[in-house]
Parts: sequence; structure tokens; C-alpha cells
Amino acid sequence: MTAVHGPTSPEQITGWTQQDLRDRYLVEDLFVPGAVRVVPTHYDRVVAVGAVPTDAPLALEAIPEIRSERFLDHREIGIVNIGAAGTVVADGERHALAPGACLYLGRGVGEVAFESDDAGTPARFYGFSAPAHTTYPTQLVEPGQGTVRELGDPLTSNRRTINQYIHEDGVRSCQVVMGVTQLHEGSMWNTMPAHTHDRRTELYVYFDLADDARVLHLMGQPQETRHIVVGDGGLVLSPSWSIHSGVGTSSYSFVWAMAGENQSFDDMDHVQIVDMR
Ligand SMILES: O=C[C@H](O)[C@@H](O)CC(=O)C(=O)O
Ligand SMILES: [Zn+2]
Repeated sequence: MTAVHGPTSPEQITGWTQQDLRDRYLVEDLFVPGAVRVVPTHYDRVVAVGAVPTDAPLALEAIPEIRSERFLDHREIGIVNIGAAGTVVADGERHALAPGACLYLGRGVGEVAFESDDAGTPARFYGFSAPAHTTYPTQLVEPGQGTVRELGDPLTSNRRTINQYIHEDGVRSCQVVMGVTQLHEGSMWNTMPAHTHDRRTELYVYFDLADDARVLHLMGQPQETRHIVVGDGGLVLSPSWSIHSGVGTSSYSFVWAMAGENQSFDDMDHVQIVDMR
């Protein structure tokens, strides 16, 4: 079990080493074949889940940190499959998740299990969970079927497609806002210009990166930035005061997910690069 992450303040990070930053904001072992990993945080009480089922189904169990009998007794979860085809079984109902598909499970769902279609090329399920005050219905979104936003320009290497899955005009939830961004071939910059949203925590999981490729993820307050070098399957935590932007050594995709005060995707404060330090 991973220790609870956070909270941290921006004043702390000025004296931290790269390892200090990685310990607090990066999770490199969320996706372990044959295991479910659960990472609780104090950032808006978000809990991250990684599940890589191989030859046997894996169950999502409650952890002591959330003090409930079952994981979703007072929480909701958005799940994106960043691996090969697989199935999420929720209270006996089977939901097939193609690569890139997103499933929402609301408060009160009991048994949750993860399965891969092929143990040799397993699914990789990424879950983002937050406390929920009521129940919204279970919904599956096929890859590319959410609200699609086309952003950026190949001339500035940031041409990308944003798929909003769980959000105000899509799959409804209490807090979770979730989607997948794909960088187009030849584009490496995500979330440029960068932004903060002081009302929400955000987590990124980078994927579709080759083993020898990396993303230099930028974090910190806009005038006091730091970087973390992230590989495939890396989870990065962004407290509400932190920017979250990055440049890869190749194109890549990432799951972004947020929770907090509101669900307004556009409630963000942009920071121009000339103002960053
Ligand atoms: O608050 C929103 C999130 O940071 C992401 O949706 C941004 C993103 O996917 C991008 O610009 O590439
Ligand atoms: Zn953001």
C-alpha cells in the first residue's frame, strides 16, 4: 500500500531535490501486471487506482484510508482503459472497455472487478475516484465518443485532440471530470499555454509512450516551476496551485482527471510562457 500523498504547499518545493518531487508528486508503479494499486491522496481526497489483470480477475477493494466497507460506499470513480481490451464487472454487469474507453461508476456500486480479454496483452485500467454525495448512473463512453475539442497547432508542436468524457455536458458525476488527450504525430507539447485552476486538483497519467521516451512534465507555481521526467504509465499529481504541462521526446497520450470545488472545465487561469519562470 502506498502512503497517503499530501498535502504540500508551494513554499516547500523550492528547497526540494528531484527525488523529493518524485516522492510527492509522481507514482511510477501504478500499473503492475496481476495487481491492483490504490493511491490515496489528501488533494481533494482523490484516490488513484491502477489495475492490470492477467490470467485472473482482480477485485477493487476498499482501503483502510477511506474507512468504508466497499470502495464505492461514499465515492464515485471514472475508469479509462489505457491498455488492451478488457472488461469491468460492476455488480455482475459486464462492461467491455476497448482501448481508450471510459466507464463511470457512481456511489453505491458494490462489487467491482477487472478482467483482460487476453492475459498476454493485458488491459490497463486507470481509475480516478473522489467522494460523492449522491448516485449518478453507470455510463460507458466509447473511445472518441465524448465531447471532442481540437486544440493547438502543428507549427507550435501542440496539435492535440481532447476527448471530454465525464463532464458537465457529458457523463454526469458529483465531482469527477475526466478525459483523454492525444497528441498528434509530430506534436509534443501538452497544455500550452499552461494553466492553474485553484478550485480543482488534477492528475495526469501519461501513456502511449515508447519505453525509451519520456515527458518532461512541468509543475509548481507559474513563476517558480520545476520539472519531473515521466515515463509510460506515470501518474503525476497536480495540487490546485500547480501548473501541469509537459513536452515529450515523442507524441503521446494522457488521461487527465480533476475533482474539487466545481466541474467547469474552462475555469482555468492561463499563464503565458513569457510570464513563467
Ligand atoms: O484542466 C484541463 C486539463 O489540464 C487538460 O484537459 C488539458 C489538456 O488536456 C491539454 O491542454 O492538452
Ligand atoms: Zn488543468
